[in-house]
Amino acid sequence: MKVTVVGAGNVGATCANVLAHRDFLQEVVLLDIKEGTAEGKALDTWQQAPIDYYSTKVTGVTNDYARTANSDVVVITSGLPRKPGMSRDDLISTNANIVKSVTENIIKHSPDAIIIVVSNPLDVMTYCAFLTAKKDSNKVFGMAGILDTARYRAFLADEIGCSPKDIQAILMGGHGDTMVPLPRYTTVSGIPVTELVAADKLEAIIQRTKVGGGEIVNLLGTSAWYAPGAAAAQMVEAIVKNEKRIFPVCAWLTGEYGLKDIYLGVPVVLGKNGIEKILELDLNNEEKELLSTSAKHVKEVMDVLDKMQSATA
Ligand SMILES: NC(=O)C1=CN([C@@H]2O[C@H](COP(=O)(O)OP(=O)(O)OC[C@H]3O[C@@H](n4cnc5c(N)ncnc54)[C@H](O)[C@@H]3O)[C@@H](O)[C@H]2O)C=CC1
Ligand SMILES: O=C([O-])CC(=O)C(=O)O
Repeated sequence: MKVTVVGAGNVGATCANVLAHRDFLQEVVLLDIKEGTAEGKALDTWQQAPIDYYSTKVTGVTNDYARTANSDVVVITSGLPRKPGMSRDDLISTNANIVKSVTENIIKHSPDAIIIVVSNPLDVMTYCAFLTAKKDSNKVFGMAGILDTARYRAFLADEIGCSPKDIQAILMGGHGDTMVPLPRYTTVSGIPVTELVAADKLEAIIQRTKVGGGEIVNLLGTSAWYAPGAAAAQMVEAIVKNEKRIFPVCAWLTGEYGLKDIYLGVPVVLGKNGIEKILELDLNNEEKELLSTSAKHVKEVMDVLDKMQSATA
């Protein structure tokens, strides 16, 4: 299986580095538009191999899509990250142009690839790639839910004083401040989280999770990359190894949860065909309301993209 990561910035280079460490691929192609960046980071990752014991080779290229030909999975991380004071949605015009042109190039050389979008605003950039790629929606989806759920699980582990490994959770909705963590579907080694964390503390953790990306942007002046890069790599692994893992993924909905023609985070089964199934949870009224608010927000930004694209058509 061949995997390409487009964008050798913080998230893309981390994703390629994590993939190399997992050691289940022969080669990963890392592509960037900036001369030398992908080559340099690929070389650095290869020089780490004798220390960390892996054989996966990361090859860096500058805008040479011929080298990505026949990729099975492509991760798109190219695009601007936000700075303090910005929302993810503020990135739409710059990143839509980048995601569109990258997707066109990818499809030209790897028509059958499964595409995982990471660039922000995530739900809308995934929609942009879908419109451009003209592929089945089970093969075009976005990474956000694994990251957002990981933040939620990490905060809970701190509060409980336990290993983050033992927190299982699911989170739905758009990758923005309207995302929907689901305490009713959160357990700690099988124990309902509500038995271990007081209601006010749980609510504070949910609120912190929703703005978890912004917390890091304010600390660093740019957005996160270690957890995002690893989350994208985890999706690649589930696909390449046909693991049938259940993850929250930004998926195209065609009536699930009463929503249609929208990209939104929902639990799915990930395997060799990409999204093999969307799981429909039996949400209560409050959860449905939160999901519908999140969907409304995503739809508004999707409409902005539609208008941008019809203006340039
Ligand atoms: N979905 C999620 O959960 C997350 C999404 N992100 C998003 O991922 C994107 C990347 O973030 P970072 O890696 O931190 O940014 P970065 O600035 O470190 O890297 C972006 C890279 O994209 C490259 N690039 C720009 N235009 C390109 C093109 N046309 N073709 C190929 N490469 C191109 C740049 O040269 C740069 O190296 C941002 O949009 C950010 O908001 C970041 C974290 C989490
Ligand atoms: O916050 C950002 O801009 C980057 C991102 O999506 C995240 O880290 O969740």
